[in-house]
Amino acid sequence: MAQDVVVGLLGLGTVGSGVIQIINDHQRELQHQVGRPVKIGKVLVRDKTKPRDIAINEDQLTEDAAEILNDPNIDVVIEVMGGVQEAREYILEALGNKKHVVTANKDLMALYGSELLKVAADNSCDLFFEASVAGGIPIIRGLTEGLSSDRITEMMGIVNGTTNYILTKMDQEGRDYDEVLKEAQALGFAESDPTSDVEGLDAARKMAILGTLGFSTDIALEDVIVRGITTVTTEDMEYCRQLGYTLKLIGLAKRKEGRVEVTVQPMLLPDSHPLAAVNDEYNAVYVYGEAIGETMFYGPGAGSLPTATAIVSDLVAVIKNYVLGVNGHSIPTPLFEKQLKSDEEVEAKYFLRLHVKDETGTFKAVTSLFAQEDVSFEKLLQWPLETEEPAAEVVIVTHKTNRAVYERIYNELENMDVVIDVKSSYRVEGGHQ
Ligand SMILES: NC(=O)C1=CN([C@@H]2O[C@H](COP(=O)(O)OP(=O)(O)OC[C@H]3O[C@@H](n4cnc5c(N)ncnc54)[C@H](OP(=O)(O)O)[C@@H]3O)[C@@H](O)[C@H]2O)C=CC1
Ligand SMILES: N[C@@H](CC=O)C(=O)O
Ligand code: NA
Repeated sequence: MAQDVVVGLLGLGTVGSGVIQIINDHQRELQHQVGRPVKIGKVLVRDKTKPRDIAINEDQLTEDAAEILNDPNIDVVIEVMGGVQEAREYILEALGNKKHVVTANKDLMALYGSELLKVAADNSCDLFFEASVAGGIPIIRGLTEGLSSDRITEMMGIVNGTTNYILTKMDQEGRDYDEVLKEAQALGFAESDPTSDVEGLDAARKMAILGTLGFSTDIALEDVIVRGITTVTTEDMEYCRQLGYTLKLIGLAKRKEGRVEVTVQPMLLPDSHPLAAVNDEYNAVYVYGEAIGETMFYGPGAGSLPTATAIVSDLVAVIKNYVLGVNGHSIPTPLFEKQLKSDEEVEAKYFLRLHVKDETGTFKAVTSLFAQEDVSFEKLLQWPLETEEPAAEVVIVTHKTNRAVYERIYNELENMDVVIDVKSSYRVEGGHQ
């Protein structure tokens, strides 16, 4: 690294433009911290002729990644182009050329994080990725530095801004799912293909990263049980409200006696839970540590400047490490062998909404099924439905049971003669163990 630190930027979209803006606007503070000027060298884009909002010299733009990856003057490569295979190749090449790397790419880190971190360490380079989870919120640094002395047992995150925005507007304004999704896209929170937001995959990638770091065990994307928000209705939300719950898309990672579960699904939280008050596009990660107890990290999980803040802070960390001569130790390799919980070990309460025949024996048949499995009800609501055939809506919140038992009950209910339809089912969370 010469006196001036030169950065190569792969991508100049929402996040890349924010990175340039922060490096320019905060130059004085950055220099004060790292003792040297920080400059943008070349910037990779797909199309050099595209009009840009950010002021940049035309000769800094390139459509050829090699001009950055092989430029000996570039010290740090910031990858904010997205995608997986090309981004992986470029990062591997940058590390191979002894360039430190900062990335915002959760898709890539969830799939190839351990490989890339190993290559970084082998090349004595840093690889930081704070922006990949919950944008500007310093959750990765919070886990790997701030809480590094503790043993984390639970992380619950609202880690996708798009779905939190949609659920908030459906809940508070009774608005339609499709209409609000379009609005979230127009506001720039959603991924270019919002399927990964609404189907829970974006949150699953982030939870795989958090699970790996928080529990020091290698959580793969396929270890995360995922369900998105596409089937959530405003009726479900109305019942939740009546029962004192808020419905949120939650990424949950729990560890007990060395065994872990990681899942992303719409869940009911008691209104008093700190995550229940996290609205619109905001993100938050609730972390429970054996020693510290409850903590919560809250803030903007997406957007140009918030995300760029995390990236430039990573850049500062790279330069400080360089000054101290300690690059190449970004994140320790996982300590524990992975042990996933079995269905019998995953315990939770459940919310169920059923349409049942309004006739003698229905209630007995339904309650007998639960009794047979030794599952009792914590809350129960019943209303007549205005249908041709006499029918009723039944809403049940169970006491704790395990996932294997609950799935058996759910499957039985679907096949029962007295049950017209299982309208919805959600896990209920909120206590830290
Ligand atoms: N947007 C957000 O709020 C957040 C984004 N992220 C992550 O940050 C990354 C960037 O996101 P974002 O800025 O929104 O994305 P954009 O789509 O806004 O920008 C992507 C940029 O990369 C360039 N690019 C893409 N593919 C290529 C390629 N194959 N070759 C050359 N240039 C390429 C594009 O060039 P051109 O301009 O010519 O099209 C564009 O400048 C993603 O990994 C995303 O998941 C993480 C947290 C929040
Ligand atoms: N699409 C994502 C953007 C940030 O990761 C979100 O909605 O949170
Ligand atoms: Na972050």
